[in-house]
Amino acid sequence: MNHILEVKELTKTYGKTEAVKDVSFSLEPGKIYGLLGRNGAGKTTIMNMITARLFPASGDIRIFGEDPYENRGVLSQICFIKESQKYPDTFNISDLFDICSSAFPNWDQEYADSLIKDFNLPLKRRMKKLSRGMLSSAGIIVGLASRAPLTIFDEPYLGLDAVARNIFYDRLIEDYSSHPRTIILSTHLIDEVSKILEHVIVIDHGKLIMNEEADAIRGRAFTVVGPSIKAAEFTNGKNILKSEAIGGLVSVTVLGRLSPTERQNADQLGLELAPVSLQQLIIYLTSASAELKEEKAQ
Ligand SMILES: Nc1ncnc2c1ncn2[C@@H]1O[C@H](COP(=O)(O)OP(=O)(O)OP(=O)(O)O)[C@@H](O)[C@H]1O
Repeated sequence: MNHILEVKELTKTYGKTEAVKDVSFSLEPGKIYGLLGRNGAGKTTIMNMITARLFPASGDIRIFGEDPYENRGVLSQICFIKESQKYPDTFNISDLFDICSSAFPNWDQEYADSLIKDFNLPLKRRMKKLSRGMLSSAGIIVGLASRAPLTIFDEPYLGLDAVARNIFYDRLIEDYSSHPRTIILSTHLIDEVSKILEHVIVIDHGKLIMNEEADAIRGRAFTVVGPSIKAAEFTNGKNILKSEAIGGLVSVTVLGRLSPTERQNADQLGLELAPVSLQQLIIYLTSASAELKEEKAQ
């Protein structure tokens, strides 16, 4: 398998904070990845190391088989759209696009122009006079029109309303279908992006806790709702993520797949089964590990 990016045993510390701990993963060409996790999990630190903005304390990064540090050939193939990108005060969007057209070998000006219309952006207004949402739209346009073989969006839609976010998802999918490349999307809006992600990487407290195809994750957990005695009988011995009382019933979320026989059993016990969304699963997994940490510390 030819990998676009290979990260091996990556570690980064800031003073006493271990921001990234022994993280290894690889990315295939032509796939949309979600890099997910809670605030402070270490995602931005990883993205900064991948894009050669930050040196790891230890570990190895290969992009297109090469070391990315001070490697112009490799870095021109990467477009990194950051949450709060700073621009020179005198810049307007036309200036930004001029720079992009020389920085990115695959830059498509016609496509950028059409996106400007979609996002309703004023070309000549200075960047410092743009609203927060407009700045996010500008970043998204750069990310899409760069057509970089490795495009990274780190929380790209601060201040963007739901309509603009939907335009982003639609254009991303359309353009990705006609120009496949590797895309990393890091966001807290997991439910919104879960349909477009093909592979999910979850970081928690600096460690990689999930690295799986999105299809494989769907169905990895389920919720069972019903009378508490029946639910307890059904979930006995299973890996319970969360249990809560609702009215006279109980709702138990379980990590694991259900066999057809188990589905039948649940039905016979009068229990209702429901799938768990990717966002919900990640919330359960990351808060479960936080609880475990707290227990160990006590
Ligand atoms: N420059 C820095 N100096 C010291 N500590 C830092 C620095 N940058 C990040 N950290 C710490 O490293 C850890 C990981 O931060 P990072 O920004 O990578 O997380 P994140 O997953 O991107 O979070 P968020 O989703 O909130 O952006 C956090 O504990 C953070 O406080």
